[in-house]
Amino acid sequence: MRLTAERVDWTVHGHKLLDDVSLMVAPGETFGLIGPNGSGKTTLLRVLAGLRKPKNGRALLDDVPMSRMRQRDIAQTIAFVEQQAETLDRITVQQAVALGRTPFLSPLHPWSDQDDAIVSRALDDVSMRHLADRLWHTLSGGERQRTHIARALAQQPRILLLDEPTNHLDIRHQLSILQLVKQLPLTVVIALHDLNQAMNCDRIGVMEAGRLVDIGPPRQVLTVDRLRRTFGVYADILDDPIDHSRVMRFRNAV
Ligand SMILES: Nc1ncnc2c1ncn2[C@@H]1O[C@H](COP(=O)(O)OP(=O)(O)OP(=O)(O)O)[C@@H](O)[C@H]1O
Repeated sequence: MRLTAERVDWTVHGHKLLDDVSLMVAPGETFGLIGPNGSGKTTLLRVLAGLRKPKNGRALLDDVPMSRMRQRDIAQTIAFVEQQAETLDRITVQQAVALGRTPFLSPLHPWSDQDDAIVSRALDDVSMRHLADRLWHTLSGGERQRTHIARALAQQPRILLLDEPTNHLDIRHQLSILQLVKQLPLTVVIALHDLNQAMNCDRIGVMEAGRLVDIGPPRQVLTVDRLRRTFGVYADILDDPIDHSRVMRFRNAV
């Protein structure tokens, strides 16, 4: 499914948090959003998730403006893993993941064995099955993050939006979650601070003070000049002799 932002502005108290942002993410594409702190990545993800309705510009799913869609239809299509997700006190991991099935339940479609199977699969995908009965408030930061990702997977979305999904994860879980996300036959938009991880996206977009200043394949976008101008760091870009992938080595702040 295609996800589009068309000339989106978002202003709070006279500050433009998004300034004329246009973006089209193709079906099945993994699109990385990068940019310094406060550049507007979360704000843009919230617009793309249909949680914020811009006064100027619009977000579309395929050709349908999200402002015309029912919230339930959006929830059956898009899953969003937010950076600071709500605390779910006194519920177990299993119950937290089961919340991902909510948009599909109704009196005519009550909870079924199929929902159980989907929840089990999602727990397996993020290696959380062994903690399925643990209470949420006893989990570590990384375990909570994996539970949130499992909840999003249980939603079986066609579009997955992830806001820095790896920031609490140890290196093994960072790699396994990113590999999983890349393999899924979904349209994915993922905000990342780790620019070396962003190299694995199909395309990336660079946010700077609310504007999307560059879009393209990672090798084209992540240049020494871009790292200096947008991120304020001097870096070298090295060629890995094993697989000829690009590796950024950050030297010092400008
Ligand atoms: N409700 C609000 N009122 C005022 N300013 C806000 C509000 N929400 C966000 N901002 C500001 O908008 C800017 C963009 O915030 P946003 O969270 O989208 O950035 P980000 O790129 O995701 O940052 P980070 O990398 O730190 O997570 C920031 O300067 C933030 O302080």
